[in-house]
Amino acid sequence: MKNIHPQLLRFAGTALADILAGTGPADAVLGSFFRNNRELGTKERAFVAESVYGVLRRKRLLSYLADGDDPRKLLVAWLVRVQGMSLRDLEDTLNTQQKEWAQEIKAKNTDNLSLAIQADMPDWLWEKLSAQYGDEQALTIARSMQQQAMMDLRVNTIKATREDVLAKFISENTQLNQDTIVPTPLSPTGIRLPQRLNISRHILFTEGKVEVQDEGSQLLAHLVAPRRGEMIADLCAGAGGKTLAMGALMRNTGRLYAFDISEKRLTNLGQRLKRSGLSNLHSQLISSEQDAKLKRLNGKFNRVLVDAPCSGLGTLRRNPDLKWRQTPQDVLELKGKQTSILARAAKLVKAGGRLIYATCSLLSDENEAIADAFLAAHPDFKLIPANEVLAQQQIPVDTGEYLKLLPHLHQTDGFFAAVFEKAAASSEPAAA
Ligand SMILES: C[S@@+](CC[C@H](N)C(=O)[O-])C[C@H]1O[C@@H](n2cnc3c(N)ncnc32)[C@H](O)[C@@H]1O
Repeated sequence: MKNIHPQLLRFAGTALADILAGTGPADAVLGSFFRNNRELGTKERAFVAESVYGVLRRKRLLSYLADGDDPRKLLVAWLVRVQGMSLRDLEDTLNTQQKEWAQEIKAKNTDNLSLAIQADMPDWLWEKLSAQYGDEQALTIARSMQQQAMMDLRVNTIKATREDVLAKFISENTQLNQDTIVPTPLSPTGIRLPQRLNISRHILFTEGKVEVQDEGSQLLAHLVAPRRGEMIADLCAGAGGKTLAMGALMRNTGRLYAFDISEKRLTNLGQRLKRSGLSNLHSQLISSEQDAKLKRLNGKFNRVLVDAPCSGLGTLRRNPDLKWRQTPQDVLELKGKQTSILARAAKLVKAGGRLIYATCSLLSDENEAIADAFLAAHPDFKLIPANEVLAQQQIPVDTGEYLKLLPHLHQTDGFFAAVFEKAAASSEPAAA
């Protein structure tokens, strides 16, 4: 990183100020900032995004170094202490005041920082993680979450093979080191690219041959393991990342229901669906998990996925702002929702069918605690070990009975999932 124009740093400062005002998720605020500043070119946008996200990843440390949350000072601290730029590198970038800041920041001692600052997390979150994992592992997890994620794609096997897609990317991206465009090691349909590419206009994307999807998210579809001809429900389908992956596994047979309370997300799913070539999907807006529309579907599904609304703290590599936006109160409220959605989903499952609970959270409050409480309250369900379900599909990941993915171990976002099976001789009344 060099020759940063002062004006560019001002743009980054304004974008960061907008995000720190906390009016919405960082990606949405940044998107609207770019729409309002159309004069910015591709490289300039890339700098603004990189620097702003860089600060969000390390904001606790940077606030300490900068003695507060002044966005411009945080950016200077990021350039000097995270990017390792010298005052000489920044000679033409910084004004007199900023140069003084840079000097102070450079001189500031960072020995003996608290573990929460090293983890770059708010105290409440650090305390939860260190209680769960112990200081050492919690710090490793926190640090892995400070890194940028690579870009994973899922090949839509309805339309293409992984080999063909891989070959096309390798032949096109001659500027990238070709050894770094690889099949994902765990998901049988994934491809990993070393850096984010804008593929929204790429022919493989517009023709529906690939979707952007983290490898961990792809694995959740395999954990559901929908089979051809089955009735499958995705109760929190959102924009359909996992729905579409399941549809491809079903080879376009059976019936796949996608429910969500967000009209916007389902609209997004509709657009992705058009590209996907799937015709077995039925999406439906619901008001909540108690929506009367779900009633007639009780006891009808072979598999029900609850990809529950959660804190999203497993996705900090992509959404570092979440660590500053979420609160213990939010987690408490989410627990209530997760419990309620899972209990309602259980009624949709056929005797002998399966219910899969998943989150992209790191917190046991939203993960094991919800799964354990579900089992205790639903004696007609038993736990099916996630490692066995994946082993049956030759997927080489074994984290025990629950699936627990972590970036430093699996190079995926953080995910949790549990598979429950409903007793075959259920007391469920026969569907009317
Ligand atoms: C983790 S996101 C789903 C992501 C999606 N499955 C994917 O793979 O892209 C959780 C979703 O739950 C939805 N949601 C929240 N409360 C809900 C409820 N009571 N019933 C159904 N969906 C709900 C949210 O709108 C959100 O889209």
